[in-house]
Amino acid sequence: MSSLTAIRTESKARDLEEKKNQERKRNVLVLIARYLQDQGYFDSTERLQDESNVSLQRLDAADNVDLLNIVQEYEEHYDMKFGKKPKLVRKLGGEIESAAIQAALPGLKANSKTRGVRPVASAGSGGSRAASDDENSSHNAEKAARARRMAGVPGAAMKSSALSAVQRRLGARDGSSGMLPPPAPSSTGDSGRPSSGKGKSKPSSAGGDNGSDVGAKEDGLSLDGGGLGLDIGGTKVEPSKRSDKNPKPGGSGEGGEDPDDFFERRVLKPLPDFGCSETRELAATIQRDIYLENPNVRWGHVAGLDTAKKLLKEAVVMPHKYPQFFHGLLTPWKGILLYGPPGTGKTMLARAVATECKTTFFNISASTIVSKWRGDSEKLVRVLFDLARYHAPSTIFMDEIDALMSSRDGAGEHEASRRMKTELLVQMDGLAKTDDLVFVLAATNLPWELDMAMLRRLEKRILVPLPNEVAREAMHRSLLAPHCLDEGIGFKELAQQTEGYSGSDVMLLCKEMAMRPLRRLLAQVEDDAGQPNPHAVMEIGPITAADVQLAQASSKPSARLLAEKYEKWSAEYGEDGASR
Ligand SMILES: Nc1ncnc2c1ncn2[C@@H]1O[C@H](COP(=O)(O)OP(=O)(O)OP(=O)(O)O)[C@@H](O)[C@H]1O
Repeated sequence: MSSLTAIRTESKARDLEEKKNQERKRNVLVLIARYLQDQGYFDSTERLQDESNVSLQRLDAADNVDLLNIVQEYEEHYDMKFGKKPKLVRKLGGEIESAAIQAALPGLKANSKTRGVRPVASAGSGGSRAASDDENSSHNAEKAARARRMAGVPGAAMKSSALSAVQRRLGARDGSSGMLPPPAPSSTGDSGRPSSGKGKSKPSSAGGDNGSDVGAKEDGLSLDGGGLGLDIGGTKVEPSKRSDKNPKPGGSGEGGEDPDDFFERRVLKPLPDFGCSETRELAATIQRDIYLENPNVRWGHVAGLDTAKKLLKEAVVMPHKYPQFFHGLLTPWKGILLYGPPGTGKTMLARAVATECKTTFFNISASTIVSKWRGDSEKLVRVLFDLARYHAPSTIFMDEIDALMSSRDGAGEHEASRRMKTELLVQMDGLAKTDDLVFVLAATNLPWELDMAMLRRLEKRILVPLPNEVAREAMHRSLLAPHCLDEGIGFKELAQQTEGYSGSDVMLLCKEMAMRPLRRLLAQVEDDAGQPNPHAVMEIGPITAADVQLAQASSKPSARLLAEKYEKWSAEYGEDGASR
């Protein structure tokens, strides 16, 4: 008798536990649905409600409860208990995992579509929910197994972590659990991180004390053998082992994704509901120009230009760090113009802003805004500023702004272009009158062509001049650091010999110097018929004084003659001509 009671009690306890579990699962789904809805992931919310049969019409998160709070409280609790932050999300790595996921997703996505799988039982069938949950997990396991097969990975070879990663990703893509941000916009012209070819060779003795870290990495000045398997400056470079740590934006899909990049990629809020599909399309166009990846240009990578850096920090970085100081008369600058000869680092400075400030960075070029459809450019400008406010704090970088905002006096100017310019001015005015954390950074080589009204709205106008001797020396040092130089070649002399060169000229000159020893090597690697030379010594020799001379003779400072014109304009309209 007593054993029957015990059995009943046990069974009751089990039922109760099961009920609690079901309640927990349902609550998690409600909280996720609420979170997605609040963040504006409307399609995902709908899909989740549809698949899970949880409806925010009938159940909602209790007052003052949301997922972020819960996560925060869990973190604090964990920290108090164990003295460290909990690890809630982990990076996925390994070729097997990503290959399996990449290979599996398209097929599986199509598959689940055709089958129209609804993982959770329909309304009112509470009793069948557990069964349906089981069905769901076995369904996921089946998907994962298929992922494995499609990726051609033998079951035993696939790590269990990879399996669960696939499961989790599949669940997220299907909307059945977890969440992924909206798909990252595809690659746009210049909007990504610059390629970072890393010179793999040992530092030369001459450049050993490389005090500056000027952006050799950003320059794509990678002379690491280009897949030839060469020994450059002492380090063997195997083509198959080369890894591009800085893939082009949007290149996540093809060629394998660096998990670090994926992890660091900015998660954007989904587009707001603009009400009409036309505006939504325009917004999607603009959104593609937002930097999702860190361009990885630090202030220290930009040689010289101290005044420009100081003002940019004051305008964008400090107001975010210390907002308490920036109000009233001290509201942050809303518009800055960088002007100066070509190749002096204006775009680099903008990238440094994007790297160093955690604002949403819109990299806008004239081609984004200028539309062949009349009226669209004007709307694009409006949507751009709306989006910037929506994603605030934001920085709108307009490169070559003269192409957008040249003077409006031209008699032959089209009405649509005029309206676009007026809209840009109106939007800039709007910024000045509000506390919106949106900042416009513009750059041009032709400041004298800018519309005067625009110039007035770009409150700070900073000359980005040709680099002075100290900056040129730092650039030479940094760019040539991975290469061997013959004794007697001094960076100071190299800097003195390049008076009038822009930063980009110096970069090209250094590249030419470094190419010369490589050319000598290449000439003996193969014979004229393209047959490899077995006796070739696969080592790049040092840069000689003759290489330097010949490279200098073949390079020309491109902007020397323009310098005076900028100084003159600067004296009239600029902020400070002493920004070298
Ligand atoms: N101050 C600098 N420090 C380090 N590198 C520089 C500097 N200025 C220019 N460079 C080099 O020149 C390249 C071109 O610079 P950048 O694109 O920033 O010039 P820019 O002023 O925007 O030119 P443009 O006006 O033609 O667009 C950079 O990628 C970098 O390699």
